[in-house]
Amino acid sequence: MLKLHGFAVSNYFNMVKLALLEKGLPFEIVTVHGGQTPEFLAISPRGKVPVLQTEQGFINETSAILEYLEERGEGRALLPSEPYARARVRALMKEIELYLELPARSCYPEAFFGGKVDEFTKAKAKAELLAGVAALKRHATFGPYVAGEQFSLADLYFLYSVDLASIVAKKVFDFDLLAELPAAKALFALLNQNPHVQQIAADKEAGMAAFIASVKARG
Ligand SMILES: N[C@@H](CCC(=O)N[C@@H](CS)C(=O)NCC(=O)O)C(=O)O
Repeated sequence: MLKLHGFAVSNYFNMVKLALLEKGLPFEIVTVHGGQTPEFLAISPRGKVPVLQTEQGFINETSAILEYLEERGEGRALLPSEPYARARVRALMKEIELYLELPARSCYPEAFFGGKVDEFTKAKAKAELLAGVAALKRHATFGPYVAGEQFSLADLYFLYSVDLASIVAKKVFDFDLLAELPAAKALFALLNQNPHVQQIAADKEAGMAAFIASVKARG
């Protein structure tokens, strides 16, 4: 059976978990917070989660795992069948990750962990978030899903990246990232009605204390 290594607070882990749940594939969870031990680096070269354990071996990097699950062809498809439409979903995934998730992540210490981020990093992150959300507004359809009528891999990136980017914008910069994107707010409301999304949110809540303890232990 497939085993998903990671932890319930990780947004990338939750993208893969939601894909597995939406596809209806059986899987087990192996809770691990990532890290630089030789044992973990042997299955995840940069020490990050998620990692998917398959019959053949381990796969790291969320987008590679999601593509692998699509190519297995089991369960509900989360990419359109037509090549141009598939490419558009992939572009949206990448845009959300590069231009929203990663700039927001540079401010996570201040937004979530009581730390301080230097002014240069913050100014860069703010400019990137504004450009990233403008790109999302130009490219996404929100009809009602990110890429159109069908729930797709782009919605996984949206759900578990843009939520955190919005919190960073509010807490660190005091602005509403989605102020000019009411359709994105409507999509969050829609996605949050999904029982799998609700289950993942409950699991995240339950795993929060252990995660905070692991962050403090690492210093
Ligand atoms: N590029 C990676 C990023 C994954 C990532 O940033 N994972 C975080 C958790 S959300 C992690 O493993 N952090 C633990 C660490 O860096 O030690 C992917 O797409 O899977």
